[in-house]
Amino acid sequence: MDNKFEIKIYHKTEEVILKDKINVKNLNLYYGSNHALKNIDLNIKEKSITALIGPSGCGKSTFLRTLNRMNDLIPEVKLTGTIKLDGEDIYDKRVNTTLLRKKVGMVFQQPNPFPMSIYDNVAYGPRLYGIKNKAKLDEIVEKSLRDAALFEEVKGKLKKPALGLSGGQQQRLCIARALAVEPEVLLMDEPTSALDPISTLKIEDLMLELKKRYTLVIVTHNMQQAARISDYTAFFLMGELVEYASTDNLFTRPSDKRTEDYITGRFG
Ligand SMILES: Nc1ncnc2c1ncn2[C@@H]1O[C@H](COP(=O)(O)OP(=O)(O)OP(=O)(O)O)[C@@H](O)[C@H]1O
Repeated sequence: MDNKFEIKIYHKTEEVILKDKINVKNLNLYYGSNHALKNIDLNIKEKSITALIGPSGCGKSTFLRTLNRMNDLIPEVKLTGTIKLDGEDIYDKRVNTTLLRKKVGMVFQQPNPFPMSIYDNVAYGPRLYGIKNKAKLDEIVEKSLRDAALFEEVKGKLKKPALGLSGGQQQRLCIARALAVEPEVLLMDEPTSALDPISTLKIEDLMLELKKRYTLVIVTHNMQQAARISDYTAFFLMGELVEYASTDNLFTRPSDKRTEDYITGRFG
């Protein structure tokens, strides 16, 4: 599919110097004897969108989950190397993973609202972190829903079950839920792959809005999506990071033959 080289690229972060938000150094991850991530070095820029692409099983989701220690929950995982968030090692023994995951939020492929009201879904995190004041919670819920571009659609039915929303609305609700605890980084694992094209575009527009304030890292199987919205792209293959570059460069002037083969559809 040679036309992938002609994808129009727009909405990019203007040429400004962005600071590193996350520094990954010599990262290796093993599931038992399966060496799933191999010597990964990658610096993720703040207030931008970094897309992780690559064929199925290459380690994209595994890598994403290392960024807020979600892999800690999986038995038999061994990890070496360092990941620093704002210069601090997130794998240091003293790190409180609950606070880490507050800072580094996550949105999954399947929208997964809790079986409770729209309001309670968004208020869940703030309540967990001790906010009880009703007026304060109301304010957080409204702001988070507005920031997730959902408020106008749900403002008359905040007490209705979240599971009554459409798939696209549920995904925006999950984004609102993630935003409600004021994260700095949002990890998104194929956030639009279960959605129709219109809902997908809404979420993509939302991501472009969110990157003004947050650092976004997304896993996507959709190369057009990576090219449309991301500023940086990392191409993984069999647990290795083959190439990392600005999205424009990676899609128009890949420096590695394997990247070129992948983005032109020759494998994967
Ligand atoms: N929970 C797990 N336990 C054991 N092995 C796992 C686990 N999750 C992933 N793996 C293995 O790690 C490797 C990388 O998988 P991962 O899901 O990270 O790839 P991916 O690029 O995200 O794939 P996909 O695009 O299909 O989601 C694969 O060999 C996979 O089988």
